Amino acid sequence: MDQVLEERDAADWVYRGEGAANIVVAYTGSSPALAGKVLRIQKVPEKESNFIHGSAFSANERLLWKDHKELVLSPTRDMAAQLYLEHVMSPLLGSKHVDAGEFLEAVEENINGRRPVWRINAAKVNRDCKHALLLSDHSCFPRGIMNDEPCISIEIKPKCGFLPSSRYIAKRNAIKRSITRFKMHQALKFHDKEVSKISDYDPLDLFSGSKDRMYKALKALYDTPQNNFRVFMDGSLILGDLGGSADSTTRVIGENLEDVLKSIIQADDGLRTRRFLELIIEAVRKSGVLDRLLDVQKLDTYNIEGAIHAYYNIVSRPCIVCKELGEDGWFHKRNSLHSLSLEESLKIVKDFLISATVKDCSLMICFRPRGAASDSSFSSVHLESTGQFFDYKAFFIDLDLKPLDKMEHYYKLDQKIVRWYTQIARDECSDKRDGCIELYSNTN
Ligand SMILES: O=P(O)(O)O[C@@H]1[C@@H](OP(=O)(O)O)[C@H](OP(=O)(O)O)[C@H](O)[C@H](OP(=O)(O)O)[C@H]1OP(=O)(O)O
Ligand SMILES: Nc1ncnc2c1ncn2[C@@H]1O[C@H](COP(=O)(O)OP(=O)(O)OP(=O)(O)O)[C@@H](O)[C@H]1O
Ligand SMILES: [Zn+2]
Repeated sequence: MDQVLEERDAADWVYRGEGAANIVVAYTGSSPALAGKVLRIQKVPEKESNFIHGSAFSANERLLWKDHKELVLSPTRDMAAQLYLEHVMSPLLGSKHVDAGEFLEAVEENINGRRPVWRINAAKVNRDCKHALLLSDHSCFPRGIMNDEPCISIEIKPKCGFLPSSRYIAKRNAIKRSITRFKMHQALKFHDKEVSKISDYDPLDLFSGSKDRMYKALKALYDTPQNNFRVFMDGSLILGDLGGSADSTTRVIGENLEDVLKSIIQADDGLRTRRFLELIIEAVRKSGVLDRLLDVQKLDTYNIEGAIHAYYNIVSRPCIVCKELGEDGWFHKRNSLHSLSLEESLKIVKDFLISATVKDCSLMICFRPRGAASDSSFSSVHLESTGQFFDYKAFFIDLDLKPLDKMEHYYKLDQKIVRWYTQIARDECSDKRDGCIELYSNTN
């Protein structure tokens, strides 16, 4: 891009949000080129290991992503991240819903004392970071002439929307076939004090396509947002948690959502929140975004209990999983995974990692009442219960490339989650029958 951002421009960028790895700032200045944009900046320095032999990837990762030459040739990991958005995620999820953004490199660094704006004094930003991703602000619409309708947006981190059915799931872990990973993980997070309350959100409800079940899912997200649900009004957070922690039972709400919605939803007091949740359901169903997301999540057909063996084939190390488990009844099935060709193993692990990205991404949907001046380039949705029409746009965010060397972590975390859940389910069963039914049932 032509424009050089200088240190004094930092005042034009305001804090928008953050996760574990990135901080996001939104532009509030007067440059038309940057209006409606956010910068996504890394919080922590990239590991030295990210720069093996001048490439962002290790030799095994270069093998894994070899069909995407542009990725493999990236000199840095964050440049690869942008290319991953453009060349892998966008074709899978649809370019209409993936903003590949623009990769900014600090080429002007230290020239004439000018420094890039992402060196702003925001808390925890990596001050040595040389790159940032310039994206559209998906929490609001671009401001146009005669267009000052308020906009409201939501951010949902839906997590995994299906139950695994891989034959490689060990018998002792059979519970994974009937209880969602989200529900089991909640129990572990609660035990580890990562969350102070167990969420009733069930991803299977959200992905079900049934209006009633989707409403139930959204109501649970609204009641216990954690890091799975946020609401923004004209770009400012009004419900949910800002900033990287999974626990947000303390909601940051300046005003009551019901009141905030007065300028958006035409319904009586006490009904607006419900109507708003219905509006989200309409937009999700009409856009088909979650159906598409689910299809990509389902690329994980082997489950981590199968994919981990393919991983060891690729890295040419003895499989610690087979070694730990020894020769039980499952040995032959796993063994068949160790006789797969390198190509077959690469495909299994690549699909697993793509699926991991989309099990962890978030969906932002932004709405504004459709006025006479509405830009017809946006999709519209009808909220039958109030008779209103809304413009909306739906985008996936946080579609980060997951590193190959996370595979062992995935396996260990999976086993930890299921072991803990099986244990409490067993304890509950021996204590009281009701608890037993609740723990073994996926319907909250
Ligand atoms: O493993 P999970 O399901 O807990 O997902 C992690 C997320 O935890 P949560 O959604 O709170 O359960 C976790 O989210 P939080 O940091 O807890 O907000 C990250 O998104 C993490 O990805 P990465 O390491 O930043 O690439 C996520 O790791 P990945 O598994 O997606 O690599
Ligand atoms: N394009 C965007 N428009 C508006 N807000 C955004 C955009 N991208 C990110 N955000 C906000 O910034 C927050 C942090 O961004 P993001 O999820 O990409 O960070 P992260 O560190 O990668 O997260 P995680 O911990 O899940 O890995 C988001 O939760 C969202 O509220
Ligand atoms: Zn093995």
